[in-house]
Amino acid sequence: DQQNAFQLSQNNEGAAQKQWTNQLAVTDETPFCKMDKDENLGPGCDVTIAEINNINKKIRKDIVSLVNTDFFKYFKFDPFKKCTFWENNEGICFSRSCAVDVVEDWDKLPEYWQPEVLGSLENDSTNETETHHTAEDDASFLNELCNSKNDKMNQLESNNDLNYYDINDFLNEDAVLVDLSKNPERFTGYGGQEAGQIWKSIYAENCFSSDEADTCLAKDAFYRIVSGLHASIGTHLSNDHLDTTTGEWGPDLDLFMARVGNFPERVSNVYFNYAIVAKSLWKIKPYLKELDFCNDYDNDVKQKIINIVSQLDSKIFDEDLMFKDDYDASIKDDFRSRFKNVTKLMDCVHCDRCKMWGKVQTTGYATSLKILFELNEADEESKQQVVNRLTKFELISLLNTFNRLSTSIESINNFETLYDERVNGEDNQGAIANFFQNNNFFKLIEKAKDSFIDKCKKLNGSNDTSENVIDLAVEEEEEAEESKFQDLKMPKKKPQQKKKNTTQKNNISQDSTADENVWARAWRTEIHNTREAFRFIYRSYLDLPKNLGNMLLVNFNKVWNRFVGVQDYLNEEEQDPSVYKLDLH
Ligand SMILES: Cc1cc2nc3c(=O)[nH]c(=O)nc-3n(C[C@H](O)[C@H](O)[C@H](O)COP(=O)(O)OP(=O)(O)OC[C@H]3O[C@@H](n4cnc5c(N)ncnc54)[C@H](O)[C@@H]3O)c2cc1C
Repeated sequence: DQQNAFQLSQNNEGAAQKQWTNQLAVTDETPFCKMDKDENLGPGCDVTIAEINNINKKIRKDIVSLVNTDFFKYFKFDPFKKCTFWENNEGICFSRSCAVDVVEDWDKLPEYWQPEVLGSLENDSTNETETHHTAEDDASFLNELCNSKNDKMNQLESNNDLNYYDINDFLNEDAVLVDLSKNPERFTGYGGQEAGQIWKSIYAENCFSSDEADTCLAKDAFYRIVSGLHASIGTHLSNDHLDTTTGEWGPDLDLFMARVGNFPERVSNVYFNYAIVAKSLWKIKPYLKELDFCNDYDNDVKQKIINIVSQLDSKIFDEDLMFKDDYDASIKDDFRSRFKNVTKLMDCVHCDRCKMWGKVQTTGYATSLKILFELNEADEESKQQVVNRLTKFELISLLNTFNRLSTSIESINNFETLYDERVNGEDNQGAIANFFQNNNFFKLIEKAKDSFIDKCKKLNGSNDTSENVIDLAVEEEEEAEESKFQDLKMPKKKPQQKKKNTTQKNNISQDSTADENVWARAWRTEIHNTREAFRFIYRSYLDLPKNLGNMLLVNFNKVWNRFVGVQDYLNEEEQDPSVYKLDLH
């Protein structure tokens, strides 16, 4: 079903892109404007888009600064790992921006990232280089960093089953350490058949062996995670896109619309992923608080983590809806091994930078899933198995993935503003109010939610009574929504008058009456313009001394700077003399 959805979405995409271009050029009607920020995100998530936007605003500063700390900005991955899914994986990315600058200058790294420190574990592989450290070395980042005594280091193999990614990724001899902050995720030029094939294979992993009702939520969640990752990448590459004509990097609204904005389900999936990762962080909140970074390490890191997790709420995602009984255990195994394949598929990506961010994020999601589905707080053994054994790379990828999603959400909101400016340009001022009033953009989310319920229904048969999967009430609601959203198109352009200052508002409302004498209106306009011209001359005389004073000060500052030998810090172009702004009609 998900495969069909993917195929269908591919078929529709060309048409949608074409439609989008035409729509923007000709009319302001587009599906981008139909989301409701106050609707819940979908089954399992008792949170709205608006609430997530709010949370994100609160944590944004801390998460950005957290991932730029020395501890969180380094990631280890093996760019040379063989793709095990098909032969002849020789695709080449021609773009310079595909390249990753790996850390070669080890001397400049902080001490705790030096190979010998990384290797200094209690298993006594102290004088080994980083490439030789063993699986156990990574089993607890606390031990590595702080040389604290960990009495029991269980065999990592026993933990293997609980992992949703391939732990060997971090143990490979060829793995390199990369500074993520120096290799931002952005447009790389990677695409075409190679990238398409990888996405196709990723979605193909969502073919669970059973089509029973119980697999429904699992399938949906799997699909949403993958699609949310895909949409998040699409958002980043549109937000940090190279304009090849000007050579400048910046947001490309058309590209965002074509890849993400025009597909409400995709936007919704980014929010869904945010909810998943946020919930996993919430779940390990008590343990995160106890993280004992080395004393010589930046104490702020712990405070930042605490600030972030304290903004999160348990209701954001209910992982208990999935995998409830013994039968579900086998679905969970299936889910785990399929997600592991997704992480392994990253080895087939040809563009190194894409591969690296792909690894970071798939490992981040894998860690989230492990925390959500394998950690039972009531069971001491599962705590030992999951939390006590979190590796530093899991923690790094988890928080970097959260930051990727947080950035996506910020970008989506920025794109909303850009979109609004474009569509509701000068000649459509009235639509702006309408747009915000209805939160139109986010009403599309609602439709996305419906589509999941649809899929569940198809899988389950329409008579399914499972309360957690489909509620009959939802069906009625759905029909009601159907008619409710029929009108959710961007409002047609209405002839609007230009924005004017309050003193003129009364005149204007009189001006706009249909039967007004055109000569009277012209007369009033002339009077207004003449008054404006006089006001301009008068204000110019008033402002002259101030402007001359400023000019003198700036020039004196320049001469002084030259005299004392410092660089000019005042930008002449930014000097803004006081000038009265004319309001001519
Ligand atoms: C792991 C990975 C990481 C990447 N990282 C980067 C990067 O950092 N920078 C960069 O510039 N490029 C990156 N790419 C490439 C990028 O994702 C696109 O593949 C590329 O830009 C070509 O896009 P496209 O429009 O041809 O369709 P693709 O994005 O390749 O998508 C293929 C098809 O999937 C369907 N689809 C698209 N999005 C979704 C969605 N969210 N949910 C469901 N279905 C969807 C559509 O039908 C589409 O035609 C990466 C690719 C991969 C596989």
